Amino acid sequence: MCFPSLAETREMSGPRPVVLSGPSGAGKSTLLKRLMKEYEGVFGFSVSHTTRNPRPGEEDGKDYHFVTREKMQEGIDKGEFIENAEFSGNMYGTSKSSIEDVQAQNLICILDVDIQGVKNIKKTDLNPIYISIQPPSMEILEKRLRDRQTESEDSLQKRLEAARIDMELSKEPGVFDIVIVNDDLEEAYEKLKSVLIEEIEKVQDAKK
Ligand SMILES: Nc1ncnc2c1ncn2[C@@H]1O[C@H](COP(=O)(O)OP(=O)(O)OP(=O)(O)O)[C@@H](O)[C@H]1O
Ligand SMILES: Nc1nc2c(ncn2[C@@H]2O[C@H](COP(=O)(O)O)[C@@H](O)[C@H]2O)c(=O)[nH]1
Repeated sequence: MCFPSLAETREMSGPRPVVLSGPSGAGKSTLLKRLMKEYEGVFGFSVSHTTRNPRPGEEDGKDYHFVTREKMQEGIDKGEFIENAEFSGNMYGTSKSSIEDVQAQNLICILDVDIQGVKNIKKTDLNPIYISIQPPSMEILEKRLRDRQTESEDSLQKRLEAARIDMELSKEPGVFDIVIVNDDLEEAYEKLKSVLIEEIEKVQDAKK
């Protein structure tokens, strides 16, 4: 009997997923939206579930699956999530089907999760590339979050508290494959692209 090599097995299982993490307001969505626009048909976003309310312009099923706590807990109890966490007073989680939907299309699956999500995904066999997007400083982060005008004062303070923990943990060796400081947006975007270009080209080549 002939078994595939490890390299062949990886090839068969499609491109490596990407986990994007970092404090709320660091610029993950901004970078991600740009990446998905430039490389249309290469990336697929893993749509998380959350119990928070939608922001103006956010679409159910596209940005998040907006659900009640009861519905979310039901899914967790049934084993439908690969990870879930409480963040800033709300529940968030990645369902197995949100990843499978993207991987079935042979796209690079992108997950946008907090640091608890990173730790929990490390316990699975997903084997993603782990990228942390960090703000240049707490002061700049606070300004970005305030300027975004999406948070109440209470939510903002909770997010800043979580950011302090996130910024410390991101310095620990081995947690992330790369930490990108999003100061100048252009520079951060170019760095992000350079980290992902190998996987991007694999998907583009497979389409030829
Ligand atoms: N390099 C940058 N310079 C200045 N402003 C930026 C930069 N990157 C992002 N921003 C702005 O900062 C705010 C926060 O960015 P964004 O919403 O992308 O953060 P996020 O990490 O996705 O946050 P969350 O985790 O809460 O979704 C946005 O208003 C965005 O326009
Ligand atoms: N552990 C998880 N964290 C998630 C998930 N989806 C998003 N997030 C993180 O939550 C915060 C806040 O997001 P916001 O959209 O309310 O600003 C941010 O750090 C996201 O990365 C998830 O499925 N699991």
